[in-house]
Amino acid sequence: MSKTIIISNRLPVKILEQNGEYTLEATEGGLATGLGSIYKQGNNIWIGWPGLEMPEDKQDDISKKLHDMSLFPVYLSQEEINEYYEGFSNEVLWPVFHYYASTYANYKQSNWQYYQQVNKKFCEVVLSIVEPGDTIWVHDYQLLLLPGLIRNAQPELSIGFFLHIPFPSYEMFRLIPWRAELLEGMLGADLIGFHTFDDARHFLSATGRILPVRASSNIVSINDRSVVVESFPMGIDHDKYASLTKDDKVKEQIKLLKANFKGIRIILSVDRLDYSKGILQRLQAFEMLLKTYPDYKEKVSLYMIVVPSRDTVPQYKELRDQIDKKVGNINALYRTMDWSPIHYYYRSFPLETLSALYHIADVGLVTPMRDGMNLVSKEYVASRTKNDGVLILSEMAGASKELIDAIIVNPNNTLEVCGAIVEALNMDDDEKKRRMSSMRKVVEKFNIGHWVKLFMNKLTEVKTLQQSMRTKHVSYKTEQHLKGWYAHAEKRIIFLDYDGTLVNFNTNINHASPDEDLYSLLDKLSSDPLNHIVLISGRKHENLSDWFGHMDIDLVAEHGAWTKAAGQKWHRIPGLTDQWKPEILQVLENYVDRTPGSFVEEKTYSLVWHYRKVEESLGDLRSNELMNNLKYLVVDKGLQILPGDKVVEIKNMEINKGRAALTLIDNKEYDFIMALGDDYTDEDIFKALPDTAITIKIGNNSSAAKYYLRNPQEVRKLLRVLTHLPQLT
Ligand SMILES: O=P(O)(O)OC[C@H]1O[C@H](O[C@H]2O[C@H](CO)[C@@H](O)[C@H](O)[C@H]2O)[C@H](O)[C@@H](O)[C@@H]1O
Ligand SMILES: O=c1ccn([C@@H]2O[C@H](COP(=O)(O)OP(=O)(O)O)[C@@H](O)[C@H]2O)c(=O)[nH]1
Ligand SMILES: [Mg+2]
Repeated sequence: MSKTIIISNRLPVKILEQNGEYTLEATEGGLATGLGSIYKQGNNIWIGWPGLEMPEDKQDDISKKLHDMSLFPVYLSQEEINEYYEGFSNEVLWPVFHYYASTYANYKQSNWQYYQQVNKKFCEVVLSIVEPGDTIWVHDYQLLLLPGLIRNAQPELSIGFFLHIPFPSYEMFRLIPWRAELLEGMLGADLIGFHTFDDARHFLSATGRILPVRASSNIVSINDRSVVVESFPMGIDHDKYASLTKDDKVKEQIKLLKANFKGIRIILSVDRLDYSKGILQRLQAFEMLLKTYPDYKEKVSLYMIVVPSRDTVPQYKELRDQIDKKVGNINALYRTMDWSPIHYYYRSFPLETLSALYHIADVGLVTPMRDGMNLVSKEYVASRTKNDGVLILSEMAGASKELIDAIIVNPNNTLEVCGAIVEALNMDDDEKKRRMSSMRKVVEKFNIGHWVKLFMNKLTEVKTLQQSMRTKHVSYKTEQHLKGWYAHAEKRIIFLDYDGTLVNFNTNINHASPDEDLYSLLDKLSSDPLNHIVLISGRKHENLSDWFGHMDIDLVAEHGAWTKAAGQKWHRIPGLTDQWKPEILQVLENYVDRTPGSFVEEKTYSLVWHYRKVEESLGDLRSNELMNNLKYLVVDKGLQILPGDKVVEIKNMEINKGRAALTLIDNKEYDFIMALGDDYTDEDIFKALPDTAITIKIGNNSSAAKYYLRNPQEVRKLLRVLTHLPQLT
């Protein structure tokens, strides 16, 4: 039976050592708590680090215990922990991805060496366990290279990747010296998931700028494989948190807490120790509350849990000291005989205690400076089974995109956070109920099970799409079949698109001229009296004349506005007008003035705005803007707007490559009809031709064509096979 292999830096359990004795305990942190609650439900295994340097002689024993729980450890040496985990993961990737590059990032070459080494180590463990048909699910920033490594070793595997932390804007990500390698590693996956749409958008933008890959909407094509990029906001085990409030142990703790805090309202804050969590800034807002609104003294307490984390990384150690100091100062200044402003705990708590705290706290105060998701905010909501309590949530947490009924704050705005606390403490019950019940519905529906299902279903869908693309790729068998068909046919017509089909794209359209090899291939094709060869392009007729006018082939220019039979003159479609051109040209010139690198190409019956040389996202932005702009202008002019590969073309509605192709067939009895094209406009040919036609799409965008070829080189190879020309070496 095939299985799913989850791989993350940490296992959901960690090893603790006390006096030479080793015990296992649940891991804190969103990834482990979130996924940990459901991995046991299916045929899953989990590979990861058990969180401690283990002496070799103890490893077998612990491994056995872990195997019984379907967990497979990757043991790390002390140097690996220092350099891969603390160094590269937490002193390069974590600060850069959380927008703290200038304050905390330390780009050490040796950290990078270890990061690569440990990712390879994880890969070896995966390869020793994986079987054909298994699904791989790699998690988080510590293992960005792993999807690529697994892909190289086992190209057929289904691999998903999920990033639990934010993916930063290109301007941040580009700072990392090893940025290209990191992206290539991630692109080893078939599906790449992020918590929010913004993370996905940033990833796509960085990929398009850093790597020479093609991306169309949310699909990146790399080595002829389509990788899908999407957002999947992670949920929690809602039912567990909701039902825990009825658990006897939890009830007992609730009673105890209520007795201890009689008459005092509780603001709850729960985080791992991390500068990204905004703990110091939160303390500042709480201090402002006590200073500005002295009436709250002895009426409100901040219950603050900080779970120890990465405390061997210098910045974390420092943060801990700063928190200690700040809490000490506030308490020293405001404490009274029977009231403490802050109840601060630097340790982790059992689930039952957390649940009780979530259930009784009047306010959940979650104000990270940046957070991939933040599951604590969702756990607080799920625990409010009476629809009371108020959540204050930072707009910098991924969760803020879903929990829109929280009081949303900018954590850098101390005054705003302080104001939000006041608003929360004074909110009337109806308002609390309205907000909390609506958030509870969201947390209940988009729970952890839902998240896993969505991700896994999408991964299956991507794999199926890739496979169907592959089965449509012209295989050796298809090639031989076509060769036989071609050989026995008595009357053939072959439609060939030019750019992207016979030659590769060039940033300068005039440089994409035909080469000697192409000329000899076309000569060979057209010298066969049984062949009718048609070069059907969007280019200007003057351009095609210059390049192919002397040849024994038919030419179709400007998507069908002009046609020229071999050896004859050009004809244009009758009844077309170009009266509309000056007005549209003016609009396009305006875009050229505003967009460096773009230019207008003028054809007889169409105008084209080219943006291949424009900076990627500016080009996309302007092309959308232009199309919106033109939409209203073209309605009464009988024009159509065609978005193509880095071009926007405006042309007469009547012009269409499909129509032009049909006119050339003109009821002649061809027994071999073939058409090859790469672009949107070639789809018209594929759709217009009779069912018996052999239609071939170049590239991997979805198409009406029956077959696929990857690039112009493969097109030429096929044409050589058909015409018995020797292959180029
Ligand atoms: O393993 P550690 O170094 O001790 O750190 C704990 C985990 O912290 C991070 O959690 C993230 O995942 C959560 C769930 O998706 C998300 O809500 C949160 O915003 C993230 O910060 C980290 O991503 C994990 O890899 C760590 O294990
Ligand atoms: O004493 C504690 C305090 C918190 N948590 C858990 O740690 C996770 C923190 O996840 P979150 O997504 O909020 O942030 P992360 O730590 O992953 O950055 C939550 O599931 C908490 O329930 C825990 O296990 N023990
Ligand atoms: Mg083309």
